[in-house]
Amino acid sequence: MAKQYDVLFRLLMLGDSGVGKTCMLRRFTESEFDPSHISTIGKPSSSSGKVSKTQRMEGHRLIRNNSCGCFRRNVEAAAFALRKFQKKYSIPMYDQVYIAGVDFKMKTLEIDGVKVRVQIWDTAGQERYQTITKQYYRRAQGIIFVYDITNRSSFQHLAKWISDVDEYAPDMVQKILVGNKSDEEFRRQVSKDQGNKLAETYGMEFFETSASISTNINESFVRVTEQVLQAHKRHVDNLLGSLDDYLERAALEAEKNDEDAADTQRTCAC
Ligand SMILES: Nc1nc2c(ncn2[C@@H]2O[C@H](COP(=O)(O)OP(=O)(O)OP(=O)(O)O)[C@@H](O)[C@H]2O)c(=O)[nH]1
Repeated sequence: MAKQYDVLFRLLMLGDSGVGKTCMLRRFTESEFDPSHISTIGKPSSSSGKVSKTQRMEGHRLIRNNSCGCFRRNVEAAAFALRKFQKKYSIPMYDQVYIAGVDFKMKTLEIDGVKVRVQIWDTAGQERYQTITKQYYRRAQGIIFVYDITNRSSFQHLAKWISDVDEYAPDMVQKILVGNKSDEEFRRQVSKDQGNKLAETYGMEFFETSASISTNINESFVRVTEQVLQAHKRHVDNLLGSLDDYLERAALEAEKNDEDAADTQRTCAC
């Protein structure tokens, strides 16, 4: 059977709660925008969604199901486990993010004749999930920082998001800046010029997007993927032959580091 893609990259979406990360991802991967669906479930802070307490507890158990009962450090494995849980209870993606702190979606793009599979990780912007989501930074090859143009504080908080990434993510990670909700011009609190200047300060490309009316969504995801491809091309001689191996080795290395860290930090008796 023909290979369905040549390389796999991991992208990560970061930004305050409510800036529109989940909506951007759904728009990009499913061409959908469903505000009613999201508001039905409610923002995570209220936990007033469709997930019952028992179901939520089961979600937590899945994250904690290491044989010794220690908190599972491997966010990726936890998210895979949660997918099964989501199916069982027909839980919408948004609540799954609420339970796990992260979720992902996949899409395949063709860039310069290379079939690139992108695994895009959508993180919960709430502070209480940041211990979980930070663990994922170092596995990302590309990061999309998102703020909401109608919410000045989401723009001001970018400095913190960016400095966290500088601390935890690999040096080669590619970054772009996105100001979402550009359809809400009348509620704008951050000018396009301010967005541009901040992006320039941190050496990033900048897009204003709207998940609602689908402005620049494709463009921003494709652009960061192009940058990742470009960055990795420079370091790998034979792209199609060895890039997969290179990324696989990097993933294995990261996994090993995770296990080492888990061993040293374990406090239980197992
Ligand atoms: N007008 C407008 N509203 C949007 C847009 N994108 C998202 N929203 C709305 O913003 C709210 C939050 O969107 P989410 O996608 O849940 O935000 P998030 O960044 O994933 O939030 P967390 O998961 O809490 O981190 C929802 O009510 C969306 O309907 C957009 O482009 N335009």
